[in-house]
Amino acid sequence: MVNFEDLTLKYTDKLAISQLSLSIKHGEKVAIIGPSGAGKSTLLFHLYSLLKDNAAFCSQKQGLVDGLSTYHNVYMGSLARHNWLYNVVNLVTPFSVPLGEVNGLCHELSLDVPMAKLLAELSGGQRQRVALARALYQRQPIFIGDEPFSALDPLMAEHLLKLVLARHSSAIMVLHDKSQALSHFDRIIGLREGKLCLDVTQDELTPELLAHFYSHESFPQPCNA
Ligand SMILES: Nc1ncnc2c1ncn2[C@@H]1O[C@H](COP(=O)(O)OP(=O)(O)OP(=O)(O)O)[C@@H](O)[C@H]1O
Repeated sequence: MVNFEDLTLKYTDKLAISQLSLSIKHGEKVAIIGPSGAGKSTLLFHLYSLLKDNAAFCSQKQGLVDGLSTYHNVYMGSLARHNWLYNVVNLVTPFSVPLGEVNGLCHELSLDVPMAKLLAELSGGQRQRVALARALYQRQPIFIGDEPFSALDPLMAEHLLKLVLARHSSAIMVLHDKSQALSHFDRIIGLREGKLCLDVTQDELTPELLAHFYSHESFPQPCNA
């Protein structure tokens, strides 16, 4: 699905990713973990840039439009499936089919707010579910998410993580919650200071290995750089 070697990414003179090699196959569910500033978002956005024709991206910044309704923000996920005239008319007077689909999707995400409600009036957790609904409404085979459940309570986060994984054949997610990474993903990748320091299957990742990864001691497995 995606394969690169010796990737280095910089912001002006700040090194974010250093000589990183990675291969991800179709069908894999990959969690990316690591301390703040390790380069997770930078790597994830690079992966999205390589996979964007078949991937839905749920970023931390969300890119929602405050002045539009909940319905229109979710509908944005389907803009590429329709011609411009359909999209413009739907902006003014929503068609019943997409309105029903978006309403149903929001209900599945426990986002029971009126479809006409402006984004500016929603809470942080509600906004995060709008961003998730928009990504799901793209109906892509690959889901790429940057801490997509961070504003939700643990039960809701678990429910939505299962839903997202069930609807995409492949997934790559940066996760703040390590227990989610351990229990729901086939493969766990760990970054530290822009380097790949951990790349294990779920079965291989023990609590000891995880604790070691987050400690400041030298890591038993050499970082790839
Ligand atoms: N737009 C930017 N301009 C300059 N430096 C940046 C920019 N974005 C990120 N960085 C730097 O690049 C490094 C990697 O950032 P990145 O956001 O990828 O880390 P992260 O692991 O996702 O962090 P977090 O968990 O806090 O979101 C950090 O040192 C960060 O300060």
